[in-house]
Formats: sequence, structure tokens, C-alpha cells
Amino acid sequence: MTAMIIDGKAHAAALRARVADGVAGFVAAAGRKPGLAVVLVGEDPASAVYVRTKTRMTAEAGMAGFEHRLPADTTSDDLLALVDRLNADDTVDGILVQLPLPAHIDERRVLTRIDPDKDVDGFHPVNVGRLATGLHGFVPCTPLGCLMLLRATLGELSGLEAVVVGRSNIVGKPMAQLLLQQSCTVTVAHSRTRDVAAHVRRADIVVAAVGIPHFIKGDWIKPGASVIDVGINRIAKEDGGAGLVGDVDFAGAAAVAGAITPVPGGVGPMTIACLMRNTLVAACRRVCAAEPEL
Ligand SMILES: NC(=O)C1=CN([C@@H]2O[C@H](COP(=O)(O)OP(=O)(O)OC[C@H]3O[C@@H](n4cnc5c(N)ncnc54)[C@H](OP(=O)(O)O)[C@@H]3O)[C@@H](O)[C@H]2O)C=CC1
Ligand SMILES: Nc1nc(=O)c2c([nH]1)NC[C@@H]1CN(c3ccc(C(=O)N[C@@H](CCC(=O)O)C(=O)O)cc3)C=[N+]21
Repeated sequence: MTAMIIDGKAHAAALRARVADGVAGFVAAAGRKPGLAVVLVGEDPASAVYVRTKTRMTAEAGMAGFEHRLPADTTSDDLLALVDRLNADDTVDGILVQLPLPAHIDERRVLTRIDPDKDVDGFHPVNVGRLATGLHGFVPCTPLGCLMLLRATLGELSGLEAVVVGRSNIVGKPMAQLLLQQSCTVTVAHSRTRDVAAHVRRADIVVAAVGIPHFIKGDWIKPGASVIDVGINRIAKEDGGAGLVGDVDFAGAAAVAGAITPVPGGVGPMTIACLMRNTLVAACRRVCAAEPEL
């Protein structure tokens, strides 16, 4: 193995510590804690685990967490009414509606109902537009975490060839916007791309957000490239247990890459740390129109 392993867990812990410092300053100035409301509809076990982790980390950062668990048969109108209440609640600085939502709920309608200035997920079209035009808004947590890991690993990204595999609104598209903002030359590959391997072979930076275990092969990776594996795939292990693997063949890629994120312990922890960061930023903007240094 030649690649440096990018320790997402350690970077995330360091970011959460900086956020906790900022939170202490906010509490001293504003006389209250930054507040994050997390809404979970239904009983999806993976979502329940993420929501519990988010709530625990919120408390550890010194912030107030408000967990709203609604039954799977909640109507769109009931969910929209809850979003309206959270928008109007001055103790709530950030709102996150856990995805995916049950199929009968109109996801777009719910996400666009969230006050853009409380949209710590960065999914509201206003924040998508702000990111695309270079205005201050909220950047989705997963691509923001990926960018932080890349900056910590490579420093300046200007001029590098970046290939993002995946074009979802949550990961691929905002990731491409962020890399473009850093003056990378960005290619976005997806399921209709004719030869994904050929694009990946040119890349100094590979971000894999496909949702297919070990989709990116080791012999696609350019020697020395930086590989960010966003994939979280639950697979059955030989011993009968459940294992978590990424979208990259880790062993194969680590033999040629310059640096690579593991799964678990890579992008996932950074996503949650960035949510804490965005919540503190939301609180600072709402209360004192200031940007914390993070
Ligand atoms: N670590 C973290 O914090 C997070 C991890 N994830 C994980 O990241 C992965 C991606 O998530 P998400 O973006 O939401 O997933 P989506 O399913 O929304 O998007 C997957 C993307 O991969 C593309 N794709 C599918 N098959 C191929 C193929 N054969 N060749 C090239 N591209 C392909 C799709 O293309 P097309 O658009 O053409 O269909 C699509 O753009 C998942 O494993 C998810 O669990 C997600 C969010 C946060
Ligand atoms: N509105 C919304 N915002 C999200 O940001 C959001 C969402 N919905 N729905 C689901 C996806 C997925 N996601 C992850 C967060 C943390 C880990 C994480 O911490 N993973 C650990 C492992 C955790 C485990 O063992 O399951 C790791 O990679 O080390 C993973 C995935 C956020 N998402």
C-alpha cells in the first residue's frame, strides 16, 4: 500500500472541537445555545442511526438538539406544518429533514418550505443557486466535508483535473460546483457516461458518489491521485455480519493513489461535523449577522 489514508474521523473531531469553541462564544454573546431541529419520518433503521448520532454530536458541541420523530404515514400537510413551526421558532437555527422521505411525501415541496437561512443541509433551491453563483449560503454537508479533506490533503486545488462520479443533488452536483469554485477542471460522470474508467484515469482528484460497492477499480486510478470515497454501502460479510464498504475498491486503489479516504471513517464523520458547523454558522448569521472563523 502506498496511499496516505485520509483520517476523516480525526479531521471531523478537530472540526467539531473548533465548532464547540465557536458555540461557547455564541452562547456568551447571545445568551442561548444554537439550535438544530432534526426531523425523521418513518422507521428506516439506517436513518434512525444517523439521527441518533447527529443528536448526540449536537449536544457534545454544546448546541440544543430538537428531535422530531413522525410516523411513516404522516401526511405532506402535517410535515409542512411542522416545518412552518420550526421556521417560526426563534430557538431553532438549523432544520434538517432526514432523507429519504416516505414515497407518498413530496420531497421537493418539503425541502423548499424550509427557511433558506435555516437550511443547514443546503438543499433549498435558493442555497443551490447561491452556491452556483458564488454567494454566501449553505453548502451541503457531504460535499463540504469532502472539500475540507481535499484542502487539508492537497492545499491548493487550482488547475487540478477532478472527476466526480455521480450527479445527485445531494452529493455529485454540489461537489462539482465546489471543485469548480476551487478552479479545478471538473468532469461529472454518471450512469450514461460512456467510459467512466477513461475519465477517472485522467483525474488528479476522484470523488466517488455512486452507491455501488467497489464500483471504482484500482487500475482506473492515476498514480498519486487523491481519492474521496463518499459511498456508504451495507453488505453482508462472509461471517454473516453486516459490513460497510465504499464505492471504491479500497485495497486496489490504495496501492496506486497518493491519498484515499476509508469507509467507514472517511467522509461520513465529516458530514456530521459539517452539519454542526453549518448550524453554528446559521446561528451566528441569524443573531449577529457575523461569520464565525472555522
Ligand atoms: N458519507 C456520507 O455522508 C454520505 C454518503 N452517501 C452515499 O454516497 C453514495 C451516493 O449517494 P447519492 O448521491 O445520494 O446517490 P444517488 O443514487 O442519488 O446518485 C447516484 C449517482 O450515481 C450515478 N450512477 C449510478 N450507476 C452508475 C454507473 N454505472 N456509472 C456511473 N454513474 C452511475 C447515478 O447516475 P444517474 O444520475 O445517471 O442515475 C447518480 O448520479 C451512496 O452510497 C450513499 O449512501 C450519500 C450521502 C452522504
Ligand atoms: N437531510 C439529510 N441530510 C444528510 O446529510 C443525509 C440524509 N438526509 N440522509 C442520509 C445521508 C447519509 N448521511 C450520512 C451521514 C453520516 C455517515 C457516517 O457517519 N458514517 C460513518 C459510519 C456509520 C455507520 O457505521 O453506519 C462512517 O462513514 O464512518 C454516513 C452517512 C447523511 N445523509
